Amino acid sequence: MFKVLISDPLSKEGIYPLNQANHISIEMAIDWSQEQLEDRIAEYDALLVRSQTQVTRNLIMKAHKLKIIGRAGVGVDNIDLDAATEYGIIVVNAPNGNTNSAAEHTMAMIMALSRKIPQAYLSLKNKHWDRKKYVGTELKNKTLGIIGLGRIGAEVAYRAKGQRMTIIAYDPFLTEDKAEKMDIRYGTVEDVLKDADFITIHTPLLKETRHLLNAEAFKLVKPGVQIINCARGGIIDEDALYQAIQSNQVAGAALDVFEEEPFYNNKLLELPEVIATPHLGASTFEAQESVAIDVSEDVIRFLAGDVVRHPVNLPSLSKEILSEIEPYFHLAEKIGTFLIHLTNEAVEEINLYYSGDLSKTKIAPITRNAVKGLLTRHLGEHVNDVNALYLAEKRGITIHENKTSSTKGFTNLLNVEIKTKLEKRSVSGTLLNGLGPRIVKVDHYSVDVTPKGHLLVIHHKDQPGVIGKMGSLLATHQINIATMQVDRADIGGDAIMVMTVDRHIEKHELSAIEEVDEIHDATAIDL
Ligand SMILES: NC(=O)c1ccc[n+]([C@@H]2O[C@H](COP(=O)([O-])OP(=O)(O)OC[C@H]3O[C@@H](n4cnc5c(N)ncnc54)[C@H](O)[C@@H]3O)[C@@H](O)[C@H]2O)c1
Ligand SMILES: O=C(O)[C@H](O)COP(=O)(O)O
Repeated sequence: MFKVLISDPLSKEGIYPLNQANHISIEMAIDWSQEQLEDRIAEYDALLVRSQTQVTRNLIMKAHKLKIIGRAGVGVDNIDLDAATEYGIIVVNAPNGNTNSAAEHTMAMIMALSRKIPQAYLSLKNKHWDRKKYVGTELKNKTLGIIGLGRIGAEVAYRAKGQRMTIIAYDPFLTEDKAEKMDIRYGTVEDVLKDADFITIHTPLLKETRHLLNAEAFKLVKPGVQIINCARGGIIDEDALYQAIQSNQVAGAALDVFEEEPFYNNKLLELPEVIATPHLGASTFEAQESVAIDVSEDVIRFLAGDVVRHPVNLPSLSKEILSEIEPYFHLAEKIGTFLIHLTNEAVEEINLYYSGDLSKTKIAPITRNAVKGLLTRHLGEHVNDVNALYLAEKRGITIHENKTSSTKGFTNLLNVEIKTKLEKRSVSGTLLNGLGPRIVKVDHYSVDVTPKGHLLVIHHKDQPGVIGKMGSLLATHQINIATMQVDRADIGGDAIMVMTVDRHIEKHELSAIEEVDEIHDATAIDL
């Protein structure tokens, strides 16, 4: 039974899939303090949050069983992603479910701001009939500057065109071509700041976007500009915005998000030019149901050992690419496990050579699995494809991926090579159509081994009688040989034997094998 903890309010209908899964139990922690969370987090396999729960490194370090963190929404700035990756915890989010809701909220804010609706409403509530004070600005023929033209930014552009606004946008991934197709003007951040009558922000909160709108930026804007932020607090420097409004450089602002949330006192709200909502961009029934379904389904998939749809700390793959490369994950991991048993030295470099069909596909996830296989022998079961590359990098191991055209007669071939201070070892494998994975080369020796079960790898001198000696020695230890492959460099030179045997071979049995004169070394590998 897997235990899932939900620490922010999620839609009841949205978590229905989790409720229905019979191997999953759910516990609610909506009112728990951070201390309570830290005290109890070790009991849970999955944690589901929105933007309120702070998933800090401290919390993650205490989450000994945690396998997955699901964010029912887009922004993951409340989750310490580095710590999650380091501890092998996958983070998934729901990037599409609240796009429409956030775009509609942004439009509502632009309109409320331009027509001073909240201020006029408040005045009426206070029994004033004041028409002069609340003269607004039309949107038609005004320029809307969009910073961040991703999912929400693009939806806002589409809607603002319906209001007959001209759009200018900046996004590092926006090209002039794409802008032309969307019928919007392509500009730099400076262009947006200088030319827009309204500026709306739709970027994530990152190191590069923190205080993107600061005192310097407000010096560049058109006097009288109006600012909208339904993305993340922290993208706007709130002190600078306060000053810019006080000096009339900025005419007004509509804010859904703040540098500190939740808050009960923010000096920006003392300004009549500022209208605000308490982070409601995603708060519609439709969006909440949709994001909760998306993360619930990913959690169920992950706990069942299936591939998730919206990973944040792993590259996401389309269904088509995944079905093409998934069979290689197993092969890559087995090659890694086989290879690491061939050395007792510290690995300094890993080189992966992808050829044949493999040279035409996405290789990064396959590399993760090979590295996972390589690291698990010494680092244990906590290595997974989330943290494999991170753990390798932390240990100073460099990884190089190469695509080559030489297929050596195979339709697909993965060759993994490790370098230590003293040696270079390598193992190659292929996926045989209908027959599954095969190890086909160990260093320069050709073999044909199914990477499964208990293997015995022996380096020996190519001499009559060695194979016989091995057979009888294993028989005296009651070790049955299932398959055997032999190859040699030259007649009478160095040779290799790779056997599949019916049980794990103990250390003292390996020592007995190594006492045979012609045997250089013997290695047991359990795959
Ligand atoms: N208020 C809410 O309740 C609410 C709801 C949903 C999303 N959000 C927030 O809205 C923001 C956008 O969400 P989205 O789903 O559109 O994300 P998205 O990833 O689809 O789009 C973000 C865009 O920002 C761009 N970007 C990154 N750095 C930039 C920079 N320095 N300058 C300009 N553009 C930059 C990216 O290239 C990307 O196109 C996020 O911060 C998200 O957390 C808020
Ligand atoms: O990033 C998001 O998805 C939004 O900010 C929504 O946050 P919420 O789930 O806390 O409403």
